[in-house]
Amino acid sequence: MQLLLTELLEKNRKWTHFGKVAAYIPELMNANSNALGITVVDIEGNVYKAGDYEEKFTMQSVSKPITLMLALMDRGAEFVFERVGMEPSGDAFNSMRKLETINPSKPLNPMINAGAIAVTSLIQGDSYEEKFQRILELFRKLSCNPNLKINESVYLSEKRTGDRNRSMAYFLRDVGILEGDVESILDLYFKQCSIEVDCEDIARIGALLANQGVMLGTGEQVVPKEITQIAKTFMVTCGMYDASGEFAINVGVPAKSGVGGGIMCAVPNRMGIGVVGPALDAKGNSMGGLKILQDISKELSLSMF
Ligand SMILES: NC(=O)CC[C@H](N)C(=O)O
Repeated sequence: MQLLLTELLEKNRKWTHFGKVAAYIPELMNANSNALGITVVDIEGNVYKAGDYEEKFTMQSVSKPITLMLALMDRGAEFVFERVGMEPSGDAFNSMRKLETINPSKPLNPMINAGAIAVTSLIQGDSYEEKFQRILELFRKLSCNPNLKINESVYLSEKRTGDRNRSMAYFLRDVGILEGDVESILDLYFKQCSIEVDCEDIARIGALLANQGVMLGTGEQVVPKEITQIAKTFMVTCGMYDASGEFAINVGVPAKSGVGGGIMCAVPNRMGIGVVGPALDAKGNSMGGLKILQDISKELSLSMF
């Protein structure tokens, strides 16, 4: 396994030159566009690493299935899905064009920005600070990393420039999907996106999802099985934005990408995989990450289909 990872990583490193780091959040331009790293955590708890697996990156959209699980634990599925849909959008992650044309007017799914902002607004807590602490605590628990924290510069950079998300959030309050202070909700969302991780952190979260919500080692049921099933299903249908169909064909496992360059995979009953490669393709997915996952899936017959 170790040999295979190293070999596939070096084989696919060239792809990083064909992508570009995200620029619409200015601070993300400082990411190392040549980096490519991977960590696998299998269900037995074995850990394998290759390449630039120590590279730090911010969760960005990789955070979306995790806050979805917290909102589902806090509010129940009925309440959550009254406010956000279950269908792929076929549009870019930050698109807002369908918000006004669909009826009832609610974001199509929790993996696009509009849906994720709506989900984040549902997290319980007496104050926004408490809500954020609850989000951070869950991320720390699932990743088995008590030291996770936000990258302040990335957070401030998105807060300063995130006008597209801001406009969607105000629209969502107008149509009654969001309640409360829009700026505080956005602040919470920007903070969740700015949580800084490495490949192993997201591989461990992927492994917990792959293991039906049960923590490896301790056997603790951290997230109810049905909720992990919902999260994984969204990862299959919408996790790679408007490239989810292609990814399902080429790789065939539940996965979530983010514009920080991360991709988190949960291979049911087998393993969690964390990949980093900040050079992105036109749809915002890690260029090198996609290629290495495609190879690993073939070599290890990971596709669920
Ligand atoms: N696709 C992403 O990773 C998007 C996350 C980013 N924070 C945004 O809201 O635009």
